[in-house]
Amino acid sequence: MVIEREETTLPRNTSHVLGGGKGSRGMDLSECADDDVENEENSPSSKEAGRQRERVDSRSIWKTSLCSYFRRPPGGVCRHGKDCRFAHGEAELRPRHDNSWDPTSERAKKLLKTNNGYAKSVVPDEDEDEDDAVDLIALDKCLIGLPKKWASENLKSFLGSQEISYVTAKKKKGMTVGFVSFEDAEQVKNAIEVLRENPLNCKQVKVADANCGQQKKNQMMKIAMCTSSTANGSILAYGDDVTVDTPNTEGIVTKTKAVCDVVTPLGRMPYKDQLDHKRNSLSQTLKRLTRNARKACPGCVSLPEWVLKSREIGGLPCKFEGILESPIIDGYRNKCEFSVGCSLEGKQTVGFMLGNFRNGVTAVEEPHNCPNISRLSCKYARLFQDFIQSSELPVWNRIDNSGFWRQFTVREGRCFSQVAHESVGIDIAEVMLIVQVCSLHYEEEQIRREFNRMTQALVHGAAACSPPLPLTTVLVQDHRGISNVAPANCPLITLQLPMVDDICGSGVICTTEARIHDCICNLRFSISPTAFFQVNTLAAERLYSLAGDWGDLTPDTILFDICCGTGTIGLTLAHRVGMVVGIEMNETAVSDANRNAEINGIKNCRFICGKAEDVMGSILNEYLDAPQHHGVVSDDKGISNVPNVENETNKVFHKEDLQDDTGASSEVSTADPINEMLPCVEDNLTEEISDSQNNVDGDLEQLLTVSDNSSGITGNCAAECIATKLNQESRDTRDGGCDISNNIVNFKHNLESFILEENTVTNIAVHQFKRVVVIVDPPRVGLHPIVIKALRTHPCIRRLVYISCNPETLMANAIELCTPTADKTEKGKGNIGWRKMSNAGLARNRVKSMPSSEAFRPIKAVGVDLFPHTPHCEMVMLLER
Ligand SMILES: C[S@@+](CC[C@H](N)C(=O)[O-])C[C@H]1O[C@@H](n2cnc3c(N)ncnc32)[C@H](O)[C@@H]1O
Repeated sequence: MVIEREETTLPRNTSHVLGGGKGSRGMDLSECADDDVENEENSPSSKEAGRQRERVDSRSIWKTSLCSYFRRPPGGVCRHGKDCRFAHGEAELRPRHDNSWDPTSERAKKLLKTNNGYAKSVVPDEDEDEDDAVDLIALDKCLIGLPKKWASENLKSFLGSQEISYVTAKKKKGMTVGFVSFEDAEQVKNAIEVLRENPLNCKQVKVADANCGQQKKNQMMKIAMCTSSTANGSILAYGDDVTVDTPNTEGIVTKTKAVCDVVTPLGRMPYKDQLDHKRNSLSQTLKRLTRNARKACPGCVSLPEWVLKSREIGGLPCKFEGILESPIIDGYRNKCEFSVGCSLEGKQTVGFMLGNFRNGVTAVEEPHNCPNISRLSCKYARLFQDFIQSSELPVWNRIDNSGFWRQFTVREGRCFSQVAHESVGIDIAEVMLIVQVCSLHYEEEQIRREFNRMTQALVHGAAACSPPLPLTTVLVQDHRGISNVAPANCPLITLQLPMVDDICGSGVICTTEARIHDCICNLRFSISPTAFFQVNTLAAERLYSLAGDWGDLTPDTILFDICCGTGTIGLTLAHRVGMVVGIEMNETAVSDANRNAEINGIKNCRFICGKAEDVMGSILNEYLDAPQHHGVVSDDKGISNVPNVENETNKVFHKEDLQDDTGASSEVSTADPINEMLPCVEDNLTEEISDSQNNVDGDLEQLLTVSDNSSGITGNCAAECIATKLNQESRDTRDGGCDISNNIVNFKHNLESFILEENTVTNIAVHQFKRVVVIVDPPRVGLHPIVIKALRTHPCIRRLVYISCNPETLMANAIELCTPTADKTEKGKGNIGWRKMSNAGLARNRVKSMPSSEAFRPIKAVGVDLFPHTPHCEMVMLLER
């Protein structure tokens, strides 16, 4: 009997095993199965063999799984022979380092039957980490690697076709994961084996534990560990260390990863070590820029100087200035999006998911030990959790997309007096709560009742805290889609809050406008519920001023702020430049940006709504290529869009229009048009308008009020605009010989739209700007190739500051911006195989079709730590040419 032989032979070989390290015992056991070993033990060849075995033993996965040729009788022939790392038969098989056996082996089956070894019965795929181990006792599994287009029916018929028995099978379209529950361990084992043997469309379908938050207490649980992949993989090691083994009441080992280690995997390192870790990771990413640029550089072009010099600085593409640390390390997040779901114990919970849905993990645990979350946010999460536990409506179930309560977001705001303290968590002035629900299938009346109960619970709970928690607004977002991220146009409803006497001494909580405020660089920012705002305000302040310093900004600079959000970068740097042009695709954020300009009295910024890839070319053309002036047109929401070539506003500033009366030449003005035109306007006003003064006054007054309230234009500026338009209008009227009052309707229309156009910035002659600086701050996916091409091929752009929350995509974009091009462009590979290409590979491919243009040079790079305790880090890189 195999097991008996192991037991008797183990002590005999222990001495030679010890040097072999972790997991080497099994190797000895299998070797001892061979009777000849004992006789040959002292021969030189056997010593050498022993040494070799020891070396082999250090590979902990050696012979711990059966080779597939030997797994199913009758045994086959493996071409790897003795070198095969899998066991050729039961006799060669070793236990794994956790003492479990390959579950497809006879001894594992036997152990399972006698029910002695269930806590150790795990089935890792040979090629996988121990973290992917599957628990045979837990019967809820997820299958990973299914076709996205499959629904539950497809999964069921696939399982049927493979003769895999199961109890239930569920699959959402659009996901690669399906959920299957089995009746017993035998069914699980069979499914694992069959799926391992029969790849689906040449791809292995993996089986993992589905941690759905509903496991029975007496089941062993093992989380398919969510590990962050980093350059050197050290985070995985940290993750491993913190996995806890908790015996439950039945004495069975429960293996879970703490939520704080999922959300903040670096949280257990001293902050200094975290920074070292990030510095190392950023430096590896930077080196890949050099390597890829070298690879992508066309053969007919010499390597750029920065690539050649990189050898002197360890392969870095430029000077790497390390990492700026965050001024605040704990509780820094001003926005927390909590999931709502069931914990591992089946309790309705508000917190964070223990892993990734794609890996079958849907259990949610409370956020209290996550060091990046403020105490205030944790308190609100607990208040909301207490409420949903008593709610008539169910929490969201991610597997079958049912339920009501989905997500709970806490956004914190500060006012000026609190900024100086640098102590987030106690100085929060405003709190916005956003509750995401799915109202489908629920009665309106019931929903209303629950919302009332919810606001009562939140308001009274906040008031009962010591000190009372601020609460500014509560919103509900009704999101009926499958994905966790609600679309931008998903409706938001502001809820009326009940009055509470003792909150903040005011006696009343009112339903204020749904926005939150924060301060950066002495400016106040008003932020809509869904607009982006950096989550670590104090560190963001450092980031923005660094970007400004690297931009080397001067009053004769025009600054393009690409992906500007609520205007933070452009507005905080506006005082250092002549003009800021911001581009942002989120309409609400653009409105916020305009509003923020107004709140802070900043007049030299213009924010344009559109996807950068759609508008970039025309905007560069308008500001950098147009010979004289640029014009602006607006949509009916007051949001500037890319101008038409022939737009109304341009006409206003043509000198010929102004000088008609004096008979002067019709050349186009190149100076500040508003200043130039004012004297003419005044003259014309007195001369032409006096007769209609009374009528016009009333209308103007009304329009001024409208303009002031709706478009945010300042009184003086509005007056200037009106006067200008009036001047033109009156001239037109006079020339046409009509009564001015007949034109007033038309005039009002033009005036209103003009005021909207002039929302923030007056038209400025572009040629005043000698320098062009671009700051980009794209989302994680990086810049669109069209934007990269526009920046790269515009010769006026000499300086580019790239801010990135994902150094990986920065590196890829920098390959395209910094690799020299050949005179003749090659045809790129097109889209063939792009799915399998890395970001860098795609970038190298695109370089081939980049039009011939001067490449940028990386000048310097630095990390700015906006996300302590997590592996994430902002990176800033300066590019010049
Ligand atoms: C990382 S945020 C930066 C925002 C802003 N610079 C800040 O620091 O507050 C990226 C912004 O880019 C916007 N965005 C994403 N894709 C875009 C695109 N294709 N064109 C323009 N803006 C985009 C997002 O809406 C978001 O506001």
